[in-house]
Amino acid sequence: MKTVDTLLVVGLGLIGGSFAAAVKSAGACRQVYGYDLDKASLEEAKALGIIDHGCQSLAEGLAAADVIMLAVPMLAMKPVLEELVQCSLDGSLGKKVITDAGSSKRALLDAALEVFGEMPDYLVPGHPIAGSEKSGVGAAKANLFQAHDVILTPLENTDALALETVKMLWESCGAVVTDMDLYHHDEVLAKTSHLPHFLAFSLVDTLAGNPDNQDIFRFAAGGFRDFTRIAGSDPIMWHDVALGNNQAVLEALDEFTEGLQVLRQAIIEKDSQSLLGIFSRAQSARQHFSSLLESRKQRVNTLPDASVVSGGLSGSVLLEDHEIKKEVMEGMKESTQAFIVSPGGAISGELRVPGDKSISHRSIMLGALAEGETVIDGFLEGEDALATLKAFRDMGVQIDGPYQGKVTIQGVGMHGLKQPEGPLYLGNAGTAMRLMAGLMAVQSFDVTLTGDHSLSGRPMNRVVDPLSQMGATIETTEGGRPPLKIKGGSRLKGIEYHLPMASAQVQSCLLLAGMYAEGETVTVAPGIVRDHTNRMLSGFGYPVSVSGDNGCRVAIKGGSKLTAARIDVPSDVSSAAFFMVAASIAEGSEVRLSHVGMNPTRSGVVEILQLMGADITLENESVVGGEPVADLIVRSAQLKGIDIPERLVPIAIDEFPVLFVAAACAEGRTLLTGAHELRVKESDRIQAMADGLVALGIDAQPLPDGMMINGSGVSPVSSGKASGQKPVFNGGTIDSHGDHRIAMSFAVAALRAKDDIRILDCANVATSFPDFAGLANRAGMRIVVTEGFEDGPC
Ligand SMILES: O=C(O)C1=C[C@@H](OP(=O)(O)O)[C@@H](O)[C@H](O)C1
Ligand SMILES: C=C(OP(=O)(O)O)C(=O)O
Repeated sequence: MKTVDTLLVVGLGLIGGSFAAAVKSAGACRQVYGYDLDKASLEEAKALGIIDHGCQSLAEGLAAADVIMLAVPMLAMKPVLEELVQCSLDGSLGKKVITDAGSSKRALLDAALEVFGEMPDYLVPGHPIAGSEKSGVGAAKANLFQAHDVILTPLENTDALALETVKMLWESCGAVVTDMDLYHHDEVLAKTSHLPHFLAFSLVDTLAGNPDNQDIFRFAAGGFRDFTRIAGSDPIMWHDVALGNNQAVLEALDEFTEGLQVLRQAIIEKDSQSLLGIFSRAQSARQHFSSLLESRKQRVNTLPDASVVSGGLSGSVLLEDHEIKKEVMEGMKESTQAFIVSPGGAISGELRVPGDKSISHRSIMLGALAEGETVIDGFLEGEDALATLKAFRDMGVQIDGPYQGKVTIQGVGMHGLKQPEGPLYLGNAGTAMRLMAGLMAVQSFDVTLTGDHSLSGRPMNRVVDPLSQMGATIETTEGGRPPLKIKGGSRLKGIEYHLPMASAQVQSCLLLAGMYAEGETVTVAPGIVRDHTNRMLSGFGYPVSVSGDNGCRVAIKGGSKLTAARIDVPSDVSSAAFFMVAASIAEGSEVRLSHVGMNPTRSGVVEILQLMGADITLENESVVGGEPVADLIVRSAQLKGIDIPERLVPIAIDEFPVLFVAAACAEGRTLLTGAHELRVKESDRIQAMADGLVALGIDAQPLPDGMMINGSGVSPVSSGKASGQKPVFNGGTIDSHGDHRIAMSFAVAALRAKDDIRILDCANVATSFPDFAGLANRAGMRIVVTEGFEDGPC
């Protein structure tokens, strides 16, 4: 890599000024020179200490610089390049590295072609995806690019050393650098950045010209403010973007106008179905992609300020700083949402928690492949289930909703899925990825399955290995992690597979693939696993044979078909578990949890809590759509520690985080073993819970496959009246590691805490339990949800 002595920043606006400030504060070059036609900006940059020296001419800067950053408006690129050529008649330009920060890479390429006849190999096109509606060097910030993406669009002839140098400079600013094809960059940015800016400008301009404009702006609600904030951005910059990236921008505007016309027509025709279709599809897509949007927010908020991380000017310090930032970035969390939970309280009322996640995933998959129309009620409108829904929409299935839990699917039959245009993004959902691996391995087309930071770290060999034995071709990254690149057109053969772990996801994956395989696919699990797949397959008329101890051997023959069905999704017992524990540990509590799924392969949590002395009774027991349901009445009780029977582990696997909270409130020791699977969930749930419990003053010891907790909760309890229960947890701050169940478990712990519990990284609660905080507060808890950050234009 070229070491940088002098950096010249041409154009000292927000971006140029921030780049100069960031590189200078990181010590990534010896000195920073600045040049701007506007002398006032030059003076201000010097006065603010953003640059070391202000150049009076471009020639002066060029003579000193090793690297030149062009941070000028797009249409100024060509005249600046021309002037640079004129100033370096001796050919010295070719020994420099030039880069830029413009929003259209095509515009830079065109300018370079006009000036040089080709893109010089020392010119590295770049674009930071960061900004603010504020402009000018006065708004420059050394941390503007921290944890933001920077896209470099090198061409084939781009010099490798020049590229490395530019990359190093951006990384020294704390940015995450990605390479992209130059044309693709312009298409993507036209849609994600340019179009929203033009819509905001146009909306504000149109409304400002309205005779009622004063009232419009005076009474503007939050929606107007959020939507139009970016209309405060720099007009010259956006003028140049509109002209510089005109082709891609026009395409994006046309696509949007078409969508707007459809909406307009639906309003004219009072077509409620179309309107609800547009709004609910948009709502679920927005929720589905929220983790991607969140991940950028979080990167910005979790990183130290550039000035804090920065060091001196020597090479070794530089390298250290660089490494520190890289480490911080790699440890990035996914969200900025936090819960601040006040201590104490009691739980009461009648609560209906959202629909079962496992059943919701499966209802979309089987409904999509069935013949006829499947109607689902009680569908979980959480991000995980929405990821599955979106994936099948992307494969051409018409799915209406969800609207108040109702989803209608026009099934395409066993062979009716179409190849999606890009990778299928499954967010945080392990179930979606593992089950869909089975279904995708038998399609005629290639598919790539991707996920968020947490899902990308989860083991997939457990499904890839047996699918490969059946004849599938699936590529993973190292260690069998996602993305999964699944080759289409494979003919699979049934096998008999003995699962190494009691996993319903693995069993279900193979059963789904088995519907298409030649002969019989037999799965044998080493313990009881949830059986929703077999139940639902039978409900859709697909024969499955269940035998063996506790129904552990499930077999399926390929070649039958699915027939559409009605599905009533019960409330998720895994979500109800938070309120079972909450009502048990909070003195004076009594709650009715209605219509909860009581499938015996899921209800281990009830049995474990009852063994611990919980007061839980079942009422209104029935079977709905093949799944047992009941209302659960839970009252406070003094819990006692137990050794959790290993046979209950797989049927309560998702409930252990909150069961650990119950154990901390119990009298005596609770021991869990045989639960190694907890280490490979959305987080390492053994470590995450042990760390959190210890931070709150609990004697908790993580074991390789479980946990030992010495409970300290001794207090006389009586339902219906509160009488000074003893706190068990200290207050404190907990990292949920972006794991929904860890976050909700520590919120429950606050009921028996001395002080506030602040839980970080909580946005993923929406994967399984949208509006958990709202429901918990209505029941008697006190959770304040805080969000951290406002993004700017780029
Ligand atoms: O099949 C399913 O719907 C699930 C199975 C379980 O995972 P494993 O199969 O990995 O045990 C569970 O933890 C997950 O939340 C949902
Ligand atoms: C483990 C879980 O889900 P998944 O594997 O689908 O991500 C869970 O919801 O606790």
